[in-house]
Amino acid sequence: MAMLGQRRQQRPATRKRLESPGAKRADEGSVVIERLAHDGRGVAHNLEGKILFIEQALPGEEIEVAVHTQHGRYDEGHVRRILKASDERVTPGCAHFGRCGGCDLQHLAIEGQRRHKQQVLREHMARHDIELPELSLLEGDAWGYRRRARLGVRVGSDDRIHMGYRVRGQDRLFNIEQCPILEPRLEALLQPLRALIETLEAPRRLGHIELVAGDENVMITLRQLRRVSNDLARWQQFAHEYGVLLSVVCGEGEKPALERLDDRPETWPSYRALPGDDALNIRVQNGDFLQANAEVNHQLVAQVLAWADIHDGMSVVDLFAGVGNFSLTLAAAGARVIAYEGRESMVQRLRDNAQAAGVSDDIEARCTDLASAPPGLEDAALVVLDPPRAGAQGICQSLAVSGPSRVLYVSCEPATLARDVHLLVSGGYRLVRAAVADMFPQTAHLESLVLLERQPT
Ligand SMILES: C[S@@+](CC[C@H](N)C(=O)[O-])C[C@H]1O[C@@H](n2cnc3c(N)ncnc32)[C@H](O)[C@@H]1O
Repeated sequence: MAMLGQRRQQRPATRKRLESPGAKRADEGSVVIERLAHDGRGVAHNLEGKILFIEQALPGEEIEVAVHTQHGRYDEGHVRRILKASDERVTPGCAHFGRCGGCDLQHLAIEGQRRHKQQVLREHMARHDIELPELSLLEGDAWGYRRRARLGVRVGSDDRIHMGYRVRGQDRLFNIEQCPILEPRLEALLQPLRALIETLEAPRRLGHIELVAGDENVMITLRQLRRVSNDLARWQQFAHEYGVLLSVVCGEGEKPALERLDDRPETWPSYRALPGDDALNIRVQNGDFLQANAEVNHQLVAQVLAWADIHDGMSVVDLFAGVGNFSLTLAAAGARVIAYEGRESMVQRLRDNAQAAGVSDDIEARCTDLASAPPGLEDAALVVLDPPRAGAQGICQSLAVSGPSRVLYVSCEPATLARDVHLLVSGGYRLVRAAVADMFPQTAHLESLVLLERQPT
């Protein structure tokens, strides 16, 4: 039987002879997992009927649980021993799984992960009495997909270098040796980066490292608290040796200076919005938003384009437009696009990307805070929106009162999506298409998109 995840404070789950009707019990000292919670943990009840959230436990499994945190209404625990394993249990693909704070679902076969994500979207919608049409699934490789990462760097009191991810909800850094969800070009840099940092004169001056993989180029950005010339020279040599673009953000305060350190300062990472379409090449710079998974983003853009059903001259508003991921493709298909984005630097990049793609006459990019709706949305034929996790409540309230005939909503947080769709449905829209995009395999995160049409009154 497998022993999983070492945890502090191991204690068996509290057991009393008070059996609740909901409690499923295999035998003394064990529980049966009933379902997966939205965050990917297994859900069971102890004999008192108290709910247990158990890391790395799968539906149908019989396990011995070790409770590590107790709360008033629920306890949290992990698997001490698997007594009966699910058919869908697989060996995690990473030695750090369960400890680094990144992935939640490596122990579940990829098909099960994707079924779970579809179920999560259905459940969020059901809470608002919204029934989903048949769900399509956008999916790519289960591993080696992640094209951006931020690695923290710390020097321990023993002078050992720690390089890795921040443990979820904590200030602690988990030291990583591997990360198989990273794009192979990025994962291959982990060991050389660590070796380089170990030779630096002042590694304590290094805050974090950002890695971005464009279609042709990889870029490393250093967050350096103070300039250390000898160390920057070592980084330059590293960039040359590994053929990567290199920039450094130096200093503290609100606007630290950005400097390019490689010998190709005009080159930035870029990606094709649709595979094989070299004209729609989207450039990103330091700090720009970039969809994390190139292959799934291709499908996402293609799906947005298919649902948008563009005809020549059709007016589209793209809200939370970033550097033009959707705007460029929609304009290239014949739409006249007004793109809104809150970060001035990204608005400028969107304009530059539109210029390079030959669609600048068809895209008007505006820098606006979208805490509330910009004017004129009702005049568009279609509004596309892709907000951050908090969703777009204010905008959906306005759309519900006077919106265009169609709204296409891309979301990275199903709870706020369901809340906002409820507003739209209450205002007279009908949900006609829905899809889940598995943008982050091995994690519980899901991206989804829905198309709504205004019902005739
Ligand atoms: C999920 S990203 C989507 C970007 C783009 N659609 C894409 O696919 O690459 C959300 C975008 O919304 C922008 N954003 C976040 N809050 C905003 C606000 N209050 N007003 C305007 N833009 C905002 C972010 O800068 C980011 O570019």
